[in-house]
This record gives sequence, structure tokens and C-alpha cells, in this order.
Amino acid sequence: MGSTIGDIGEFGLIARVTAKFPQTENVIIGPGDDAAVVRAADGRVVATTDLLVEGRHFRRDWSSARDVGHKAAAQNLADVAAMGARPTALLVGLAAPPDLPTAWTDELSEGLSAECALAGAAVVGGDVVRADTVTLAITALGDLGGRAAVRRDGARPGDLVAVNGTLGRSAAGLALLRAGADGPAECLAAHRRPRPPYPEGPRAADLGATAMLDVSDGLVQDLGHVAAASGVAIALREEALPADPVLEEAVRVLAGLGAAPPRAAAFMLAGGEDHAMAAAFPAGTRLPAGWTEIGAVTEGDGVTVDGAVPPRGGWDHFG
Ligand SMILES: Nc1ncnc2c1ncn2[C@@H]1O[C@H](COP(=O)(O)OP(=O)(O)O)[C@@H](O)[C@H]1O
Ligand SMILES: Cc1ncc(C[n+]2csc(CCOP(=O)(O)OP(=O)(O)O)c2C)c(N)n1
Ligand SMILES: [Mg+2]
Ligand SMILES: [Mg+2]
Ligand SMILES: [Mg+2]
Repeated sequence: MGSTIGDIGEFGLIARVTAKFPQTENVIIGPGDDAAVVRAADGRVVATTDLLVEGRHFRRDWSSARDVGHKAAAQNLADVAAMGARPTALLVGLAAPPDLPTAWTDELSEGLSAECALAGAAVVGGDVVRADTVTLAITALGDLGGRAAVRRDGARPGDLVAVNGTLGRSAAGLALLRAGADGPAECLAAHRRPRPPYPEGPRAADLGATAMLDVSDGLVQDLGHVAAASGVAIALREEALPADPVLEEAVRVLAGLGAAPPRAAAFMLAGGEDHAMAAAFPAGTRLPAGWTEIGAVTEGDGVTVDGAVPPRGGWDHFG
């Protein structure tokens, strides 16, 4: 028996698949980052795609169609911002069973459109097909506006590491939904409709960010991609994580329901889907309001928290 994708895990699968895709001279950045950058006759375009599958990324009894539209757009638009680009357009592939109410697709579309508007983008096309499972295949495009793209491989020892956006609220919201809790509302909302700080991507690029990504799978796991791509280590300090009373409240609610919830800091370190921007900047960079310095880049490899390798956390579709 040969190996299966379950054996190699999500990131093993990605490495194996992308090894089959030689690039052309039109490709400025190929697979391996938050988005690709492709040369066009008149410039460059940033392009990225993410799938959302019912039951894996959303549940129709936990999220309204409008929520799913917002989230599907946000997940993709955040990848554009994480390259230092401004989102411009979205293409929407929709697979659905024939008994899906049109009211659901109407609200989905309104959510997609409203989230695009928040980022200054528009839905410019898509596709629809029949399938047993509601699935969204979204492509987002963006404009670097003359900037160099901020990749995952540019972090250098001595850089500081900072984040902008919420951490852990979406994961806490998911835990609350699983436990049948109806609050704190901010966590449920963060899970249903993440609010990526879109303008902070280009702003970080303008500030000289050396590496950046959006936190989709978990802060430690995602910064692990930066560390690996850059050939450096990242040392985070737990006490530097932005304190969030709402997250503390979520932990209390979960504990009150008899669950043994992780600490708030664990939600922040391992929770994904908030789509905060996490970036490395040269030491001494004056960070604007909204950015919190949480650690530093050093020689070595991997990500540590307070000097220790944290327990494995973060999302892996096949792990
Ligand atoms: N099936 C695939 N074919 C080609 N490239 C892929 C495939 N799956 C993932 N990638 C690439 O691997 C990189 C990492 O993907 P992913 O972890 O999903 O990034 P993100 O969390 O930013 O969405 C991205 O550059 C993505 O385009
Ligand atoms: C019903 C349900 N179960 C579990 C989750 C949690 N979850 C699903 S995918 C995911 C990680 C992010 O999605 P992914 O497809 O990996 O996006 P990418 O990292 O490519 O941006 C998380 C935390 C969820 N959102 N909904
Ligand atoms: Mg990303
Ligand atoms: Mg992805
Ligand atoms: Mg992921």
C-alpha cells in the first residue's frame, strides 16, 4: 500500500503537489506564500485561493448565509493583505445541492459583497455547480501599488515580531458553539465573521515589514512557516500577547459549562481563523497603534514561547 494524504498531512500534501508545478517567467512569487504574484503586461497581480467546505469550515446551523459570505471573503482577502497588497477583486465558485434555498444563496452573496466592500474590492465572477456538499472556492486578487510583496521568507535575526488584529477569539467562539454557549457575543461574532485588519497589510509593507502572514491556522503554527521559510527562529513572549478580557470571559463560560478549556493564552497561540496580521519588522521600527510587539526573530529554527517549544496546536486539514 502506498502512503495516503492522511499519512503525510496537509503541509506534506502541499509540498508534494507544488513540487509538480514548474513556474514560468511570468511568476514573480509562486506557491508557498499567502498569495502568488504574477506578472501582467501592465504590472503585477496578487492572486490567492481558499476553499470553504460545509461541516469543515462552517455549519449552516451555527452561521447564517450572510456570515458564511463574510467569512469566505475575509479568509481570502486577508491573504492578499498579508502580501502587503490592497484587495481588488473576488471570484466565487459555489458548489451546492439543488435543494439549497435561494434565500441562502442571496444572503451568501450579500455577505460576500459586503465583506468585499470593507476591503475595497468587488466580486467580479465565479462559477456554480451541483454537489452534495456546499463548497465555496474563492479566488482573491490584489494590487501591490508599486510595493515589493512581503513574503514569508524575509525575517532576519534581530527583527521584532508583531501582530495586528484579534487572536484566539474565533477559536474560543468555535469552542463556545460546540459547547452550546450563547456568549460572549464577541467570540461568536469573531468565529462567524472574522475582521481582518486589511489596511494593515499594506501599512506594514510601507513600514518595512520583512515577513508577514495572516493567522489562519494558529499563531505558533503560522509563524512556524515564517521561521522555516526565513531560516530563523521566532521567540514569542506570552506576557506580551495583547490582553483580551473577552477571551478571559469565554474561558470562564467554558469552565462553567464543565469543559476543561485551554487558557486564554493557549487560544491566542493555537487558535486560527481570526486572520490577524503577524509580521516581522527591523528592530527599532516604530509600530503604529494597533500593532503589538510579541517577540523577536533569532538565529535557529522553530517557534518558542517563553523559551520552550509549545505543545502542538494549530489546524492541519489532514493531520
Ligand atoms: N493544491 C495546491 N496546489 C498549488 N499550491 C497550493 C495547493 N495547496 C496549497 N498551495 C499553496 O501552498 C501555500 C500554503 O497554503 P495555505 O497553508 O493554505 O496558505 P494560507 O493559510 O495562507 O491560505 C500557498 O502558497 C498555497 O497557494
Ligand atoms: C464547523 C467547523 N469546524 C471547525 C472549524 C475550525 N477550522 C476549520 S478550517 C480552520 C483553519 C483555517 O482554514 P484553512 O482551510 O486551513 O484556511 P487557510 O489556512 O488555507 O487560510 C479551522 C480553525 C470551523 N471553522 N468550523
Ligand atoms: Mg494566509
Ligand atoms: Mg489557504
Ligand atoms: Mg490552513
